[in-house]
Amino acid sequence: MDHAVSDLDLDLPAGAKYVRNFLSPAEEARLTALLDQRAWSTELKRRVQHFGYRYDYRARTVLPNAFLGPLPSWLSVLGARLVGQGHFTEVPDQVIVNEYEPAQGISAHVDCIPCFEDTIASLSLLSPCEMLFRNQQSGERKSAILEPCSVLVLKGAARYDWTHEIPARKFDIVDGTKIARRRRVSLTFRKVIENRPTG
Ligand SMILES: O=C(O)CCC(=O)C(=O)O
Ligand SMILES: [Fe+2]
Repeated sequence: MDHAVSDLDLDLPAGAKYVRNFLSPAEEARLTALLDQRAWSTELKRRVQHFGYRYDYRARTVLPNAFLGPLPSWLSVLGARLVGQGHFTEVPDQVIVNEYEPAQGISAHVDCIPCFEDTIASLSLLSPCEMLFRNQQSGERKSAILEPCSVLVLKGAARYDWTHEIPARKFDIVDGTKIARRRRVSLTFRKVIENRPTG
């Protein structure tokens, strides 16, 4: 039963929202195929693709010359769906695709505050995995299993006061059961702040 667990049962920080079945399995397969037709960047341990604006990992910012062009239509329709469902007020114009093989993760971070507007939305493909949240003041921890085809929206406190991370593991514990990770691909949608500091 897809909707058996309500959001109230999820251990998410305030300002986070979990949306199941944002994509159909057919859309998931099509999106994965489109991404795999394109070149993956190997500048990090995990492979990535950038759309809209390139994020500079060394400078940890979106540099002034980073514009790559508008999002391709197959991504902008998903941006429009996020707006249509009320998650974004402005159409997202930047997407980072991350690929995680089993035992790959992403370390604890807050997405660049001067680069991106309030809302961050991560769409998951292919494999479930656990995302961990840590409150930067109190150290409190929360976590959620992100399922394929779901979207996690971070705003407000979840966006600014908590770090998020994906532990680099081969297995997650889901409802007491050890589940092997498979290849996971995520697409994170953001809106770049206009007139952002160039520093
Ligand atoms: O893979 C994810 O769901 C999260 C990715 C992420 O946190 C990021 O790109 O900033
Ligand atoms: Fe992030």
